[in-house]
Amino acid sequence: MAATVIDGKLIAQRVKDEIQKRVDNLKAKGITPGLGVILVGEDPASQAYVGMKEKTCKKLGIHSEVYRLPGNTSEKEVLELIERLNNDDNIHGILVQLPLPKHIDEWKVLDRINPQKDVDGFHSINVGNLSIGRDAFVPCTPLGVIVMLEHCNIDLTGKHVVVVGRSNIVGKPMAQLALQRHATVTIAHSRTKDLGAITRQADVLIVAVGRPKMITKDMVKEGAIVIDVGINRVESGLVGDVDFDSVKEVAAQITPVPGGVGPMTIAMLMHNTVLSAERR
Ligand SMILES: Nc1nc(=O)c2c([nH]1)NC[C@@H]1CN(c3ccc(C(=O)N[C@@H](CCC(=O)O)C(=O)O)cc3)C=[N+]21
Repeated sequence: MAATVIDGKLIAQRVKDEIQKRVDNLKAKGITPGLGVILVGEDPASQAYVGMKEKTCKKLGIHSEVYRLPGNTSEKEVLELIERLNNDDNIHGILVQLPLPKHIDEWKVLDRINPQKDVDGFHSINVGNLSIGRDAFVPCTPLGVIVMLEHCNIDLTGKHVVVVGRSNIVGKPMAQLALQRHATVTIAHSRTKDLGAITRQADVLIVAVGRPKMITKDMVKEGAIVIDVGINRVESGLVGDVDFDSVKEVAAQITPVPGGVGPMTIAMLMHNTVLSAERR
């Protein structure tokens, strides 16, 4: 039996339709949600992502300001810009596009953002609050995965969720969110021995490692749900971390790349920005 393909683009559109109503409600009260985006350097992928965020803001009527700074911008200048946006009442969300050039200390920059405007959920305070189950801004990609599962009526209670990847922006917060939803959670990574033996136990397999097509059919249990967070540019185009064509033969449900988690990430950024505006 071939898997059902989860349509991330469609679910993201549904989510954005709901966000649109909230934007309209805020505007009726004289509040326009505002997002400030800081991009340092000329990395083409980063420029494309920032462009997509800008476009989505425009569509929903969210005010956006994008600061495109040259690659040699000093850390001090970035910190000063963040300070300015922290104090700007028209800006409810601040996002610093990652990765930053090597001469800039990423954590120092992220920790300068007012935690109440930290719509990426990368500030230490939000990371800490998420880990102890307190109210926090939740990173957009893992939040997008959760919302996507909810839209597919997939309840994580008691399920074995295997997260492959332990990054601070996806793997770790993903594991926290699955745990909050009462899953049994395993985190695997590049040093995991016999990865296949672990991934084959997954009821829900979430992969975020950045290695093209590394998850193959033999690593997936019959009837599993497979969520592919990877986005890899290869000669043939854009591929995920999951070997889609073989894995779809065994999985019950699977997300494609593109058109899976990516569009959900953007929708969640809009959600967090509107949430921040609603809270103020
Ligand atoms: N501070 C920060 N926050 C981020 O959220 C952040 C970041 N830095 N750095 C880079 C990653 C990457 N990311 C993506 C968002 C949407 C798609 C997306 O919508 N992709 C589409 C199309 C992709 C394409 O065609 O290029 C898809 O998968 O269908 C992809 C990648 C956000 N990131």
